[in-house]
Amino acid sequence: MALVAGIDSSTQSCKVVIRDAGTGALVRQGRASHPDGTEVHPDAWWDALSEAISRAGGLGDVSALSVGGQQHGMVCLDRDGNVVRPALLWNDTRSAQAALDIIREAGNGDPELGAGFWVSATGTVPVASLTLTKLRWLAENEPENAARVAAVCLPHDWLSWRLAGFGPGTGEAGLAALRTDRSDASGTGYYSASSGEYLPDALRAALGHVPLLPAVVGPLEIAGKTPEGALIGPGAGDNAAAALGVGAGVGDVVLSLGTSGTVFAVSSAPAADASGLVAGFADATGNYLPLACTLNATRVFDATAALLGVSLDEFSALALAAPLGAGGLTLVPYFDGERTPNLPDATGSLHGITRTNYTSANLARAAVEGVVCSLADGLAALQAQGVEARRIILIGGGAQSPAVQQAASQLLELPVVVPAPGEYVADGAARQASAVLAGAFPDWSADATEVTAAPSDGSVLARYRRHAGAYLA
Ligand SMILES: Nc1ncnc2c1ncn2[C@@H]1O[C@H](COP(=O)(O)OP(=O)(O)O)[C@@H](O)[C@H]1O
Ligand SMILES: O=C(CO)[C@@H](O)[C@H](O)COP(=O)(O)O
Repeated sequence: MALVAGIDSSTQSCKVVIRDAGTGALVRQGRASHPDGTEVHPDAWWDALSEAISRAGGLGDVSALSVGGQQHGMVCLDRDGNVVRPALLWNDTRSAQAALDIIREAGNGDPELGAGFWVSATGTVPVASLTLTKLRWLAENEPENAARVAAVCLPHDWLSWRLAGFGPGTGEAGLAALRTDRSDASGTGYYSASSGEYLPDALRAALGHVPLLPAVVGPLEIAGKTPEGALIGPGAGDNAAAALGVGAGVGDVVLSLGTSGTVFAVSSAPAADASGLVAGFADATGNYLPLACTLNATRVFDATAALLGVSLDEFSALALAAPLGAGGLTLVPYFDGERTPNLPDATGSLHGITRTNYTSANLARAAVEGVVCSLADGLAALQAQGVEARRIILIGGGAQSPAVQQAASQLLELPVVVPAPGEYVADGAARQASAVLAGAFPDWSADATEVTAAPSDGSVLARYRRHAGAYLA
């Protein structure tokens, strides 16, 4: 029995699953936490990966592995392979002004023309999350660090590279061994999802020079080998890996609730949304992955549960005890600023408070509804791009909450399916590892339950849109 490993290095933690390469049966697994913050030294990911691997019983008997990772994080290496500074993560908003400047400059001062330029050049209008804007921030604010950058890669690229035995001190030959895949490259802002080429001019304008970039390997290509001889797959951005993990097909829209809220679908055509709501990413199979991403999902639940002094299970039970519409409370969940819509400096707000509706249950319910409604807008933006939505596949840590499951079914007004509890990003990476071993994607099945539909009421989403819309006005 050949074994494969799938790794998910996400914002909050690192998860490792070890599966039978043929049947997909779960053999063992492990996880370890990441530090908090929007700026993290990659060594912390390596430490967490090492701990998660050891908790999963090691990789000694594994024939192939792949890494899925949080997208966009800026990992800068000097010419010896040392990390130049802690990585700025996807949810770090300090490069918001750089994003605006990059758009305006491309349009000769006109932001609409600039957005059009970027959508046709890369598939995505730059926002603070993208690696390109972080590089510009670096050049403007830390020019000495910028000058030392010999190579730029993403979290999953860097971890695959370390697993292949490269790292500090491996020099320029080491840098030349960096690899990435199309899905993660498409989130950088300096790669065209449709042509499959990097944009050196964009990099030169942002960073001041063109650093070495990881070679982009195909969906079934080998990106390297561990010193013990296990094959390393191309890896993927975490959302593309999740699409693989749940086996998303035509008509499926995946809704993932982790630190980020994402809504995405596999599509045979690239997206081109000049409004910036939908990012035109690539997937991990050679297709595309139109995606909308918010900065505020399960941490809104964490913060509200902490405020109420309850566990996450109690928080969910409280939210279920309140009526649909939370007695008139509306929570706009922009606690950490927001990316979709692009409001990096926004803060959250609570509306409609009366003496009677101001209860713990309504507050918990309003938090759940606010997060789901913010993603309903992402779903609508995907549909406006021609994505067919027949059902929602709900995943991520937040999918475990029965209140979230119910609210998704009520507010999105589509059938909602919840796969059996699992790590679907890591599973997608394991599936990719199996594909690299066998030369084709395996046909692994996963159990899923459809959420029982509860009465819905369009006025809840309409009320949310009034309050959230006021931010844009
Ligand atoms: N029962 C639950 N109810 C609500 N949220 C939950 C529950 N269990 C886990 N979570 C949420 O899952 C989140 C972590 O999800 P995960 O998908 O691993 O995040 P990330 O991929 O961003 O690291 C935590 O913030 C936590 O709030
Ligand atoms: O920025 C995006 C997608 O564009 C995020 O989805 C990150 O990829 C982080 O994901 P999680 O760690 O929250 O799952």
